[in-house]
Amino acid sequence: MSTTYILRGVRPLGGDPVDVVLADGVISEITAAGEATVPDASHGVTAPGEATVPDGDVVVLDARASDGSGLVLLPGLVDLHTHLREPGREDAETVWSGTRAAAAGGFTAVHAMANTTPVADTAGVVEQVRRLGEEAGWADVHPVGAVTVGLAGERLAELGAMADSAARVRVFSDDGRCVHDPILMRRALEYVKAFDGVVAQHAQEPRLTEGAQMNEGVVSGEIGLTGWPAVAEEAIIARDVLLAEHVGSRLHVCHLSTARSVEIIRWAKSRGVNVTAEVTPHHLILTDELARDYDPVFKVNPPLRTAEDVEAVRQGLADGTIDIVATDHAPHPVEDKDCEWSAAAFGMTGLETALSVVQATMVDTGRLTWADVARVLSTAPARIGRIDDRQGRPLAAGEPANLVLVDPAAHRMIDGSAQVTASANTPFRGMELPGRVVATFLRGRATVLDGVPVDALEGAAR
Ligand SMILES: NC(=O)N[C@@H](CC(=O)O)C(=O)O
Ligand SMILES: [Zn+2]
Ligand SMILES: [Zn+2]
Repeated sequence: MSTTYILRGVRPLGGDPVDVVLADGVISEITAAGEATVPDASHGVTAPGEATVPDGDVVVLDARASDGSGLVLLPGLVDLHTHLREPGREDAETVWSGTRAAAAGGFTAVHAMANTTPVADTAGVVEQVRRLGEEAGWADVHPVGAVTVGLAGERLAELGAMADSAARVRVFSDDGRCVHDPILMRRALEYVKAFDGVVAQHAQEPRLTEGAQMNEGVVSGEIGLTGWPAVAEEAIIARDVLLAEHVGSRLHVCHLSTARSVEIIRWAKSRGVNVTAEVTPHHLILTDELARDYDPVFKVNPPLRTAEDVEAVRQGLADGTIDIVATDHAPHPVEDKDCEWSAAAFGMTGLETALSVVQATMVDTGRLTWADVARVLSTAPARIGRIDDRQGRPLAAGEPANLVLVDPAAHRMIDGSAQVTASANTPFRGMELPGRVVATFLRGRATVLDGVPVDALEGAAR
């Protein structure tokens, strides 16, 4: 029999306190605070900071935040853009370690990007990744299929076979590379319509970014690194929204990072183009000023931009122009990051800090409510990935218990080596961020309790 959890005095989407009962994989009951009936005498009670491993059939979680108010209950977070690195780069991350980090960050589903070795461009590879996710059990893994064979940008991959496979792929992307040939991009957009898929574009005009190391601007000029102009991103986004309009298909723009990119998406949406866009946590908070010390932990694709761009993406997320926050969690082994800037790999980890960065930049500044956070980090990405029959569901009785409990009053110092991910390239190390994931539930089973993955709690029953 599975453990029943009673969450006492939690605040759904930050609203008024209620009791929520999780049983048999679903939210079985939501009652007024203090009124949930404990169905069995054998239960343990835990207060925040006093994790006890579930030993009875019923566990009561006293869901007080560190300031005494109720913990915020959100639908389990859904990441549309995660690099899990398996197969091929298990030294950086595996499906197991990456989804465990995802659970620690409050995620119950991730979309695993296709730039693995081999590339996820066949039904065989996407089915393998899906199976590894199922075996790990930390979060649902939805493989992204490559748009072109080997990400080479020359021939379309077997999009239909991946869509029809057991992995039911709906998101296709050459992420890491741009689908820059317009005829291939057009064909991909046309092809995915047959199964309601979406092409997620890494918008980077390759000719404008040859040898580029960081954002092109004042800082790149001063420190002498080859610049990466904003227009290299904007030109591809502009082209792609026109193509998506022309063929009447669904386009998703990955990790949008410039003020004018936001303008283009705003314009496209006003025309009724079927386009969605994501911003990463790091582009919501960090700027290219951080490159001055040549620390490659800040080297990322697209590059960190200017303070004006940061303000524009925050505004775009607040007004709904940008649909979602996606982590672009990009783990790299130490040797690929602990080297000189120009030799270092692009990318930073993000699963365990995403919610805190969104709280710091958007909630604590009054620009988004917790209900908005549920939309941009759960409901909307689940909808774009077409997994909204299982994830990003309303907080209501009968719904699958994919949930995260957050303590917004907590503060924590980010320590690179104390992260759950197998890689240490967090740009937030040494920074204090608000908010802490207290517990994550995947179909009613706790994957995280008291902020710790459940297998790390002594004697944990999985
Ligand atoms: N974001 C990055 O800087 N790197 C990503 C690729 C990508 O998302 O473009 C990676 O796979 O490492
Ligand atoms: Zn990318
Ligand atoms: Zn990526």
